[in-house]
Amino acid sequence: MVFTKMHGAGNDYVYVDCTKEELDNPSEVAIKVSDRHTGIGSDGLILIKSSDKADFFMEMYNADGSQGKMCGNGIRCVGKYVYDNGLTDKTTVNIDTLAGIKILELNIGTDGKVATAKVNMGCPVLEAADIPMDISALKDYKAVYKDILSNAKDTGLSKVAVKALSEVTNAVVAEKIEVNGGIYEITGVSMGNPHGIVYLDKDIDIKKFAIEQIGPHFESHMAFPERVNTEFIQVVDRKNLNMRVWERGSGETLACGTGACASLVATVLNGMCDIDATLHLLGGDLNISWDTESGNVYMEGPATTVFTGTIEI
Ligand SMILES: N[C@@H](CCC[C@H](N)C(=O)O)C(=O)O
Repeated sequence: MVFTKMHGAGNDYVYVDCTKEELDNPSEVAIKVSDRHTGIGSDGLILIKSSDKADFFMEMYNADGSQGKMCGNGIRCVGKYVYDNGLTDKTTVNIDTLAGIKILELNIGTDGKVATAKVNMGCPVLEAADIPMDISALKDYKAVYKDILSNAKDTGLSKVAVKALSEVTNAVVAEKIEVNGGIYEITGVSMGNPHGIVYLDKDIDIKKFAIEQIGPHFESHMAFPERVNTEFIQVVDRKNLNMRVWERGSGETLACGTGACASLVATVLNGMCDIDATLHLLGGDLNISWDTESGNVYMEGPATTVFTGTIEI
């Protein structure tokens, strides 16, 4: 199998061009290539396919072989792959995923290759209790919605945001759950895949946070029958958030694009940051902004090719 290893802010996947040939057993291949001792070493596998509905289709698998519906860091790398390898000459590319079509704006570097990409990640869905709430439904309550966000921006009134959202949707923004004997406030946001956002104290050293001990307990918690990606967020100020992430199916990764978007949304709704902020992850920075008119979340960040090769599968 011919492959290219790429990463977006340190979130690394093995990419395979399947526009001409199918790959059998992608789940098994994902497990094999992801192994950091006996394989290529990655957080999973991403297949680039042709599409009838968009320019390309992205299919992603976690390191344990499970399938994810969306991958924010992965989709930027797919944009880089298709442009750098001449599969398209467009710098605005539509890529279909199991979570719908995403539009990418590719930024070309001085070497003529894609350096960064900005992606319209679509509208978040708030998953509170058992009531999934599509943010776009709030368009019907546009005045309230605008008010919530301007209040959150100007005064950081999280209670106002929570109360107003509760009134229009019966949803709760943050919920208390017990995880491995501790009580955590978790905000559920879906960006096509499920995320639970938890806040850490300002004064801890986030790099020393023992994510490998608590992460698996969130991932397999009974509140999340399909498992969950968990983001641990430290609010630095209204424009800067530190983040560590435990991904379902891959464990700790150096970055998670959908997770960064979900975290920005959760932190705005909890009244603790502006609608545009930089997420600082172990593998680099992602700039996230939430367009309050359309409800769409935008993510901008790097895409890097590491090496290409062949492997027997
Ligand atoms: N790293 C990704 C998300 C990958 C999928 C996730 N683990 C899931 O199963 O939902 C990103 O950058 O968004």
